[in-house]
Amino acid sequence: MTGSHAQMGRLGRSATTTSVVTAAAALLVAGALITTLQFLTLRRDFVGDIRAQVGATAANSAGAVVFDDAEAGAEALAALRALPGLRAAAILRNDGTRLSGFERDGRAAEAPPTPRLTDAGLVRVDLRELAIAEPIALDGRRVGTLVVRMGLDRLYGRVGSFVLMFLLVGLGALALSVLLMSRMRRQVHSAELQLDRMAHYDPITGLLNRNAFNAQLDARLHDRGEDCRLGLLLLDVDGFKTVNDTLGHHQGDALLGQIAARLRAALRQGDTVYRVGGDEFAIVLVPLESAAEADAFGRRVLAQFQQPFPVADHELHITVSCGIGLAPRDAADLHALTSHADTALYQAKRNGRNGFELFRPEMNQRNEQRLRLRAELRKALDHDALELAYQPQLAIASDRVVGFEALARWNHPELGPISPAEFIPVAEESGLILPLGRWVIRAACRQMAQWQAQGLAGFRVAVNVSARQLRDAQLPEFIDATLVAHRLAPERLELEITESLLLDNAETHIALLRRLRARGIRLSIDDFGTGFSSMAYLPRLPLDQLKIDGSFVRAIPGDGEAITTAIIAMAHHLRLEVVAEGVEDAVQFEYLRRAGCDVMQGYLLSRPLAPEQATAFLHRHVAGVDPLAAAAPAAAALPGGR
Ligand SMILES: Nc1nc2c(ncn2[C@@H]2O[C@@H]3COP(=O)(O)O[C@H]4[C@@H](O)[C@H](n5cnc6c(=O)[nH]c(N)nc65)O[C@@H]4COP(=O)(O)O[C@H]3[C@H]2O)c(=O)[nH]1
Repeated sequence: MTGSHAQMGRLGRSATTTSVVTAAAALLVAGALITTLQFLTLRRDFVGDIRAQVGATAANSAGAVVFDDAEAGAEALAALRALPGLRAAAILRNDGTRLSGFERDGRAAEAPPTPRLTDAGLVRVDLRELAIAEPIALDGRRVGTLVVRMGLDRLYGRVGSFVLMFLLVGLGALALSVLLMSRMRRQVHSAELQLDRMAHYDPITGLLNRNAFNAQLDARLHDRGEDCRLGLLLLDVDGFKTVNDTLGHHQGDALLGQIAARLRAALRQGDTVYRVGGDEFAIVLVPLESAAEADAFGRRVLAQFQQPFPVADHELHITVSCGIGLAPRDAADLHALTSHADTALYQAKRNGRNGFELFRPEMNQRNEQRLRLRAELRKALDHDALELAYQPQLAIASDRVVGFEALARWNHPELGPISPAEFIPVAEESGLILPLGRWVIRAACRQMAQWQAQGLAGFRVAVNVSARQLRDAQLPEFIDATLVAHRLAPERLELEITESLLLDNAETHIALLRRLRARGIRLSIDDFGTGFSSMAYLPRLPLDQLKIDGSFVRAIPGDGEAITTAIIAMAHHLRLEVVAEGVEDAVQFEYLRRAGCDVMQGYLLSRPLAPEQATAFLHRHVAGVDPLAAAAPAAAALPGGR
């Protein structure tokens, strides 16, 4: 429960107590008023009743008084004996002497002031007693007085039982209202708790959420100021989207739950873990004295991911990327610290994921460079300032050029040539890869159409397609329209897809690749051997070609030999054409030829060429010049390539 919530609870309880006390006081005042009213009413009725009876007895006593017959007087009085509470009764002559009477409490009844004949009856009521002096008259002449004293016990008895009943009902109502109020309070309290939970906790992992993260970290940094020594670790789950897409959200949630548990297990006393986004977590390390401590913690987090995660009959090998920022070393406020940890996280991802990075100030510079590059690339695309270079590919057995790989080139007017290895990742993370990718396809098709018009036909052009483009469901239609516009057969176009990118989101990609292949477009898997676990996926991919990564070719002679031989054998087994890229020398070429490699590409044959150089290369080839013998490591090739 949060502090504000505890305060709300206390306020709620004191409000309940105040309400109960107020209700009790109101009940008490109302009780006193009603009781007084009831007492007065009862007394009025009581006096009325008694007077009626006393009046009747007085009328019956007139004869006795006139004849001065004490016995007859006593008989008349006998009617009053049955009155409950009667203490004394007497018939008095006009001179005040007593004709007859009786008393029960030892006191005579002659207490009241002597009534006059005109009086309708004199009544005196004090707290304890009611006294009535009723004139006895005959023929309009007063002959005596009937005096009666009554105790008020019965009246008090009635008032008492009324008070008792009122108290019982009042207290019962009060108890009931206390009960209802506390039940309501409990319901309100649990609703408040639930709201509090929803506002501060993530329902999937049970961890505190981003709201709580922002509020708690901000408060801690703010309260402690420069003395606050803590670390902030931001963590992204690598390839989480793939799990969600392939196994479904339900399993994705289950995985997040397991990840949360492992992160909790890595915490030290004082640390807190939060889920701050879909597959993003944050850990606040308190206290944290040194970068070495942060480093040790980063390792500890990675170690939690060494064992696979059992999810829906699968054993998932999950990795994470982390960025760490330290306060006050890197920043002392929430915004700057989070931004620095995020920059470090970005760096960890760029370093190939499955790792962590501590923030360094120069990372920010790189960040700024990246942002500038992004803006410049946008401008370059708007102004059609990119170009394509074409690197020929040779069929080893026939010595024929079978195609080109089109490679993007960017020669910035101020920054000079910028390598695709630098700007393609920027395009990918900014989404610019979509317009850039379409531009590449259009430019390559336009170039092929020009060659076709010059009678240079019978070969294909391969373009690189990034994973992000494969999420564009309109890609097949776009390619169709471009091929039709340039009157090109679909087999003339080849799409190169990087193996590791493909594995990131296999199922979705496979569906799109099938749609492309069904149209006759050739598909090639690029940089083969550098991905994670391609073998299982390979037979399921609708492929025509496999490109052995240049790093294996470079390792010939040496370790590269066994690997390339194995890849070639496996590719042929799957009926795939094999291209070796990055072939730089004759030894490599000779080895690949003997190993049965189908196609080669590399500086040995040619560097990537500007369009007009590529055209000249083709003309020479058509004229029968041996491409390998004629290969001039193109000095005039477009800048920007490796
Ligand atoms: N050392 C050496 N290098 C050789 C040799 N032969 C070719 N190369 C270089 O190897 C890279 C091959 O392209 P990649 O593997 O598809 O790798 C490409 C590709 O992944 C990406 N890229 C380039 N153009 C595009 C594009 O239009 N779209 C996308 N999505 N990616 C592109 O950038 C990467 C780098 O491209 P480049 O710098 O042009 O670098 C090219 C090429 O210039 C050789 O014999 N030795």
